Amino acid sequence: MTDQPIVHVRGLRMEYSGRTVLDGIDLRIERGEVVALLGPNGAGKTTTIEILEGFRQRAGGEVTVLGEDPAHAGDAWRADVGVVLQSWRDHGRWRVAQLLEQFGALYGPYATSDRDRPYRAGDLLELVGLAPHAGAQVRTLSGGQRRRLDVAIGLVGRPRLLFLDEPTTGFDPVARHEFHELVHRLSDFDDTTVLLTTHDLAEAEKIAGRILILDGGRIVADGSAAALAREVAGMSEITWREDGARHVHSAADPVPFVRDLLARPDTEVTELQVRAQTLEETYLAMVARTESAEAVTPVGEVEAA
Ligand SMILES: Nc1ncnc2c1ncn2[C@@H]1O[C@H](COP(=O)(O)OP(=O)(O)OP(=O)(O)O)[C@@H](O)[C@H]1O
Repeated sequence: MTDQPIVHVRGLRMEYSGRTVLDGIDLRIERGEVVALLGPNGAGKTTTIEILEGFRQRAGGEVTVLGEDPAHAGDAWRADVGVVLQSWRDHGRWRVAQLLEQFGALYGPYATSDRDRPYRAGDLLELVGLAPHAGAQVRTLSGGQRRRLDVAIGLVGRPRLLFLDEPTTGFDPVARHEFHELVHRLSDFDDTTVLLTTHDLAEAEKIAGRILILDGGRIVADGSAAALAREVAGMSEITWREDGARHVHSAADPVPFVRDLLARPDTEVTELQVRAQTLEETYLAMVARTESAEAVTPVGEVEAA
């Protein structure tokens, strides 16, 4: 199954009490990818990943995750999937290492020749930066430390596919940076595919090779941060200093402009900087575009009074 996508979704639909939340989603994630799912509050990100995790029944469409339909997959499949939910409060009196060992024991029977299971609790605590707290009771951890433990629990079975729902909420900048390194390590060296949701666009840009934007029940964008910026015709800003004066120029493609600038005879250009459109600017433009499309009342429908 090496050439099979890790996640393959066609026409996924979901509704709650007759209200459509996902309106035909197509999605394909290849082995080893790190993909970020973005979208406004209530867009359906958690619903989507809960369906992929097998925790929620869909209303329609085809879903294959690691070669199986999550709605009917068994324990061996579940052992391949790691999950970090948005929040859960439990096990307050347990000690950190002891909790990981307990969870880890569930995965022992699912070790394979290419996947040693579970992670040793000590190694995992080292990996997520919780080693000094191995003997602490869970209830004594700070919010960010608790979140690191959530990530460790998601990883303890050494999953092939890891779902992370807003994993870095409450992380300080150092913890956030360490977490980004961890995700890179998982995809580069541990053959782990990662799908995460986040509201932190800088984070998505930093760790995800591909960004999906979910809005109005559909995926409205799919590509690298740079590709999405090109799609909304983002402009790059070029600034430089010349003969003591500061100059600014905007261009869709900065390369020809910079080449001409530097080729000019008798000019000394210093402090040259090119700033590409950020993912935040791209995201805001894309979501605004969907919202203005939705603002049009469809023909034949009457607006509620
Ligand atoms: N169990 C449920 N019953 C009814 N409606 C639900 C349920 N779960 C989610 N919804 C609704 O479905 C929509 C999508 O919710 P979901 O939690 O998937 O969005 P999200 O993109 O993850 O949001 P956020 O960014 O706020 O976490 C929202 O309007 C929400 O109110």
